[in-house]
Amino acid sequence: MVEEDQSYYRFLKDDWKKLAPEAKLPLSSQQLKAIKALNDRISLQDVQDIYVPLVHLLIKKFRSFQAWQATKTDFLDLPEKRVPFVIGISGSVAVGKSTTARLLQVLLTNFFPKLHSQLITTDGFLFPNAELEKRGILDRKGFPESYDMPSLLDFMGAVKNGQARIQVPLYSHQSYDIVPGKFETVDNPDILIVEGINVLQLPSNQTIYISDFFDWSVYVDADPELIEKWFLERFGILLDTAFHNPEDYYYEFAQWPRQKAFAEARKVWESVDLPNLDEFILPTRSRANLILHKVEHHAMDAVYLRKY
Ligand SMILES: Nc1ncnc2c1ncn2[C@@H]1O[C@H](COP(=O)(O)OP(=O)(O)O)[C@@H](O)[C@H]1O
Ligand SMILES: CC(C)(COP(=O)(O)O)[C@@H](O)C(=O)NCCC(=O)O
Repeated sequence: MVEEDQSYYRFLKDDWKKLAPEAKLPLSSQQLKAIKALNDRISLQDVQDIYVPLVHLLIKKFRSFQAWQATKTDFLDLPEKRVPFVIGISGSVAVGKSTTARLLQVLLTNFFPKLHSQLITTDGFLFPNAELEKRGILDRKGFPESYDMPSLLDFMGAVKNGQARIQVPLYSHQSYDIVPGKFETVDNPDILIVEGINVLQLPSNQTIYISDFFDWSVYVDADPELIEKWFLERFGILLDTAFHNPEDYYYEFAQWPRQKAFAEARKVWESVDLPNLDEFILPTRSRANLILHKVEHHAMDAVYLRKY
């Protein structure tokens, strides 16, 4: 049974999955391959049950957005103009935002190959470590003041105005910093997914939200104790990747006894990422159009859809 409160309908997985029956929308072997290449621990059942209906709902929203753009230019007697449809994805550090964003992009590309979809993360708009250090906020990475918000807002405006070949700085989890001289290029996509912990926040000293540029938003939600577990699992993967590479930020930690390294990571979670979740990220959840709720092993158990 679908429950509701003042703002959201709540669909348990069994109700949500009926919205796009498997028989009508089987995943092709090409799609399965693309998903496994992304992360072979993703549950394909969840992809079928949760993400396939979601992608089809998103496309309906996209089509109505396109129709409105056409109606508007027609009424105003202006030349028709293609405006990118922007989807924001928010949630805690390590909750699975980038995995969700990449999965949505793979599915969008596979179901609707004629649509050009792109993905960026707001990590690229973090100040470089040297600048964070200069400002005395290296230990506040991820907090609102650690992002170059005016640049992010300029970027969003340029996207919506159809600017071609916009360059976005690149952040690397491996080097734990902005990669100097490297950029991603956003080139007038039909659909742009913007993923980051801050996408539903009101930037300080600004009069607009980043989300003013969004046509749809998703918040990925889970119990903070589980998120800490996923944070530590990812830390373990980063250590393994860093083990033989002295250039890597995690190289030094990788040489430590495992227990000591994990104790350090736990400290970072408790002193940085968890307070950021409590103070700045979780309060934005109620602004999302859709909330994906995850439980153990990243399994989705419920979807909350905003009523208005
Ligand atoms: N659906 C999923 N199934 C299995 N593992 C996942 C899933 N989503 C995320 N993960 C894992 O959880 C960790 C955090 O995910 P990530 O997408 O990097 O989070 P975020 O972008 O929110 O920081 C990573 O190790 C990732 O591989
Ligand atoms: C770069 C980030 C702010 C972004 O988080 P993401 O959503 O990409 O996991 C985060 O990974 C981070 O580095 N936080 C600072 C504390 C730490 O976890 O090291």
